[in-house]
Amino acid sequence: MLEQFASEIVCNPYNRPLMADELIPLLEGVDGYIAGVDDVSARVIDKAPSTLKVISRYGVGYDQVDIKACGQRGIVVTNTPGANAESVADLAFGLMLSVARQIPYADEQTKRGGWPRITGLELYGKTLGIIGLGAIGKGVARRAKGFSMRVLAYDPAIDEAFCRQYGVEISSFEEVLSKSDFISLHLPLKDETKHIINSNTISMMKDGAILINTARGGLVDEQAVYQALKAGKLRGFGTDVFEVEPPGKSPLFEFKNVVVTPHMGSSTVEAINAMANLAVKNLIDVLTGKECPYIVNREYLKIV
Ligand SMILES: NC(=O)C1=CN([C@@H]2O[C@H](COP(=O)(O)OP(=O)(O)OC[C@H]3O[C@@H](n4cnc5c(N)ncnc54)[C@H](O)[C@@H]3O)[C@@H](O)[C@H]2O)C=CC1
Ligand SMILES: O=C(O)CCC(=O)C(=O)O
Repeated sequence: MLEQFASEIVCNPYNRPLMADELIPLLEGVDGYIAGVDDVSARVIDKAPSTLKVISRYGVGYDQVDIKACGQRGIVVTNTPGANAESVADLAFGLMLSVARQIPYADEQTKRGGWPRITGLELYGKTLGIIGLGAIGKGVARRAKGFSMRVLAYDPAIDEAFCRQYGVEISSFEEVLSKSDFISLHLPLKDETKHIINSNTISMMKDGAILINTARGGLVDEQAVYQALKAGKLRGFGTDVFEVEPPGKSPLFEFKNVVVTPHMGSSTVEAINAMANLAVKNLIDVLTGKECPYIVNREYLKIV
């Protein structure tokens, strides 16, 4: 679809998210840009060419795009809601099971010739607290019901019909923290949600809770999690995302009850196709003046 539409396609030559100084020259003369988890800060937008009309996020989260600066320049920003939800929900569950049963540690030890006795935890009958019951949070809730878990959820815009249908208990943020054995984060990173998991909110959790983060690294104060793991307050931490990506040699890696993945929640054949198709469609729709339902910066656009 893109090949038929575009006269020229410029590709990311780095095979990883772009930093501002790498992105700026690539945008020269470009009309539309399909953005990964690149650094699309105000500095990039300030230097963006006047030809640039649309930034089409290949993905859901757009915390790394300065949508206000884009709007002020008349650049439309779109995303691909729901396209990777089932894949991320799968990974959140994978991390939950991996931490509860120490699967990566067991795998590593067994392959080295060891035969350790590892005592884990069942998910069966445990309470899962979901913070952010959107597309991914709902996928996690549905899976949890299949594992016979009690599910609590906090979301300021909670979908009551979904909760009724799947037996999810609508809860306050504090209730989710204090009653859950597992807590899984599925909310966007914004100024108000940065470090929503910190030493104070961790202190409100059950002793031995397991924290899972497949949303954004900035939601979690990693130092506070480190201290909580060291003190045994948290039993484990499973994360796909980091405050700084890639994280380098994080102190968190010293714990065998910490399971990490390289921001790969949406890295499945299915999600990649769905995100790519929708990102291309959004880009073409905006450039051809068609209605696009997935614009995320309407409030900042001068002309709506
Ligand atoms: N690891 C990965 O590869 C991926 C990570 N993500 C991250 O996961 C996040 C969630 O994705 P989706 O479920 O698809 O988005 P969504 O937009 O469908 O759901 C987000 C939910 O969070 C709720 N929310 C907003 N502020 C909140 C707060 N302060 N407390 C609790 N809930 C709050 C919203 O009302 C909404 O229901 C994205 O923002 C993105 O950062 C998304 C896809 C892939
Ligand atoms: O955009 C990506 O490549 C990763 C997916 C993601 O984090 C998102 O959809 O928010």
